[in-house]
Amino acid sequence: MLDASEGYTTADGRKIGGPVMEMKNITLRFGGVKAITDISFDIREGEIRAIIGPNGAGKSSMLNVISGFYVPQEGEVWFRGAKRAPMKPYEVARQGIARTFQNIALFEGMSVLDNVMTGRLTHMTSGIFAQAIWKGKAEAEETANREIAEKVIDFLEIQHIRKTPVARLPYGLKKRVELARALAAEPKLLLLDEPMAGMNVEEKEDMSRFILDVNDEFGTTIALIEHDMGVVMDLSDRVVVMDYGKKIGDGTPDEVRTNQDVIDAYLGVAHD
Ligand SMILES: Nc1ncnc2c1ncn2[C@@H]1O[C@H](COP(=O)(O)OP(=O)(O)OP(=O)(O)O)[C@@H](O)[C@H]1O
Repeated sequence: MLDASEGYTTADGRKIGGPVMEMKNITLRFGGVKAITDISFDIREGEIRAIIGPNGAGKSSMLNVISGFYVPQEGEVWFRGAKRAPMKPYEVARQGIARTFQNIALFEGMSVLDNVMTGRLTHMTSGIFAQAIWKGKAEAEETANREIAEKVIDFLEIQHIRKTPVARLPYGLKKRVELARALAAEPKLLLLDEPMAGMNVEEKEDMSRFILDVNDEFGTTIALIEHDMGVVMDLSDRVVVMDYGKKIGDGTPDEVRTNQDVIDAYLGVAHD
């Protein structure tokens, strides 16, 4: 079993560092429903970490705990070595966590470039008053933010649609624009909510390549949730498997693929 406690080197030679995010004994309830039961795992610097599981396993709930949207009734969330107090989603974003959504959440009437620019909002320091009295600073900031947005647009190969309203784009490209917006925030941790959901085979291959490239080029730590086990196995360094709110597996893709509890869960075999 791979011991990630001291960091590790991946099969393809990438160095994985210390924990960026640590989930410690997380339990989350909705009234009488326990969506997550006593789950612990970490996400390490530079790694691609997947959380997988069948429908209703608790993956979205877990992603919402990581993103700070849900505060668990029990357990602790540690981010970059400090215990995280309950905070508003924008405060989480300021800490360097960006995410995409399963159901695309873009401004449909706005261009691709303007959507990607919204990813820079948490980096903008000059407020409306400062902009009114000190135009120079606001302009310099706008230029710097624009450069980063353009760089991300080039990287994800969406230059040709940068002026196109998002509403006119096919589904696969919208997903890529969402990824661009999240990346424009220059996150320390990028959360992807079922990034391949609803995609055709070609779109899935493109998205996989971009996720790998983002990790490789920018060293971005990535956590993603997905219920299609096949999709994430080639992408991920380590995988947490959830079923009925519990963690039933955690390890490299090879380790979880051969884990009997995981096989049973995906085949729908009941267990206690
Ligand atoms: N806001 C909520 N209120 C009440 N129950 C909820 C809420 N969100 C999730 N649940 C319940 O928590 C459990 C886990 O749901 P969750 O959506 O986290 O699973 P999932 O693995 O993401 O499923 P899927 O793959 O279908 O999206 C389910 O029993 C679900 O009905």
